[in-house]
Amino acid sequence: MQNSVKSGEIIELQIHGLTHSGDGVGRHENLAVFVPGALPGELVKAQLNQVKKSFARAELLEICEQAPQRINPSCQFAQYCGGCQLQHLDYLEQLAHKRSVVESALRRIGKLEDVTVLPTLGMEHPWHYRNKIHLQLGQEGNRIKLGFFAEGTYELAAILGQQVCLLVDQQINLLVAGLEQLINDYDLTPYHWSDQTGLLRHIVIRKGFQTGEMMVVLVTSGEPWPGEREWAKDLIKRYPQVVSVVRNINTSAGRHILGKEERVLFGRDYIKDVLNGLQFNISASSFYQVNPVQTELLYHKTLQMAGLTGKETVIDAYCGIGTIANFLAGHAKRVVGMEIVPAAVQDAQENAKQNGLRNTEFHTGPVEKLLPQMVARGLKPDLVVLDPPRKGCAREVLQAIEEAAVPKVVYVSCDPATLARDLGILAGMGYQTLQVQPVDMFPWTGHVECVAWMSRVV
Ligand SMILES: C[S@@+](CC[C@H](N)C(=O)[O-])C[C@H]1O[C@@H](n2cnc3c(N)ncnc32)[C@H](O)[C@@H]1O
Repeated sequence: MQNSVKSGEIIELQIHGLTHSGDGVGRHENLAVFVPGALPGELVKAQLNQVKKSFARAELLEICEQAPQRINPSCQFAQYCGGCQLQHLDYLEQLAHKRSVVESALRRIGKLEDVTVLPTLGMEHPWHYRNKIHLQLGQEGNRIKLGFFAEGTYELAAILGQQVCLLVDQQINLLVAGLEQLINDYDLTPYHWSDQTGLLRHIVIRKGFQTGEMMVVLVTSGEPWPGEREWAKDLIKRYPQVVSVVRNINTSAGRHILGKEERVLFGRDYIKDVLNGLQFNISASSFYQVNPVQTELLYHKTLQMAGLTGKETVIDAYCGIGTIANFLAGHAKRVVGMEIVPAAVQDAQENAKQNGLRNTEFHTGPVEKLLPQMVARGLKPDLVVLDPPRKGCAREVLQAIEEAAVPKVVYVSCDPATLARDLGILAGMGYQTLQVQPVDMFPWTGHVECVAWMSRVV
């Protein structure tokens, strides 16, 4: 059906739903209309800014009738910076919303009707939980500023320094202000995305929550920087909690953050942290969960669902620096980790050593190659733990699980849609999903982490 709705039109809309990314949804004529910032139960005035065949997007102009679950965002940048999609929604309502996002993905995408999805595990203090910040650079007059770009642009929507990010650890926030000063003191040039000139592309700061150790990664273009080591030395002199300054060189024109070349400018090439009583080294290019409080909870749930007796052979697929492998190794006979980033595998090996574990081994490569190879050579795991990136597991990984008739699978996921897809595929291979536990790793954002437990029934 042709619709008469035009971009630019102002409409009144009853909001009846909330998408996984936090946009309110209403119906206008034959279109689903997505309105960022609107909540279910609200009557709003909105201006259509994109009209497609079956849906439209609109900008919220006015809330005519307000939902009782609406709260005032605590952050002045909430509307612009794109980092928090749910700061206008009461925290307990967010937890309920995330549970329903998971339930709906399981039903719609996985075609799984009767799976128990437990209430989302929330945080007691859901602020300043992040151990990592990824900063972009902009200019105000002659002064370089650090902050976050508005989504899809190269313009700073949130400027940090005077203001702090409410999701990030407070010491990281303090360091951001100090870094801005040091960058200006040394007249470093920001990278200009339009003509690809200039030096500094991004800055990543990481902190070990238990140790307080900090790492600063300067992602730069390939431009020469003769004073790089003096700059790093000065940074560590001003901020002794920074134990590692790394320069990563990214010469690509694309938006991805890290390049391939990396060198330590000062200190170590890793920081240390402690999770669930175990010690971990974390290198600049290794993955590490961003919310340590909720990560401990997530790993406890993983262990609980794993139900280990000490006799099992366990695969930790997509193992990163071996956090799950190290945690499960004390409860299993043997744990085999697989990971594609070589630095993370080195961290994982070192981490097992420093935790006194002798029953772990780690392999570098894509799980979709390594797991089928090991199964073809006769490996018979009792449990496979999957913790893939957002895109989920390659088909070959799930086929290898079926091939080896693995009795139990625990799936950790940061994307309910790909989790639902993969659980649906595993259901077709004879795996019943027994329980899904959402964990609120990313309060005030639309994201949710889950851990699910499957058992082979055929
Ligand atoms: C969500 S992280 C999980 C890491 C770890 N389990 C943890 O909790 O910290 C996913 C990991 O998979 C790795 N990875 C991505 N694609 C991969 C692939 N095809 N094969 C192996 N590892 C991969 C990433 O480098 C990252 O370390």
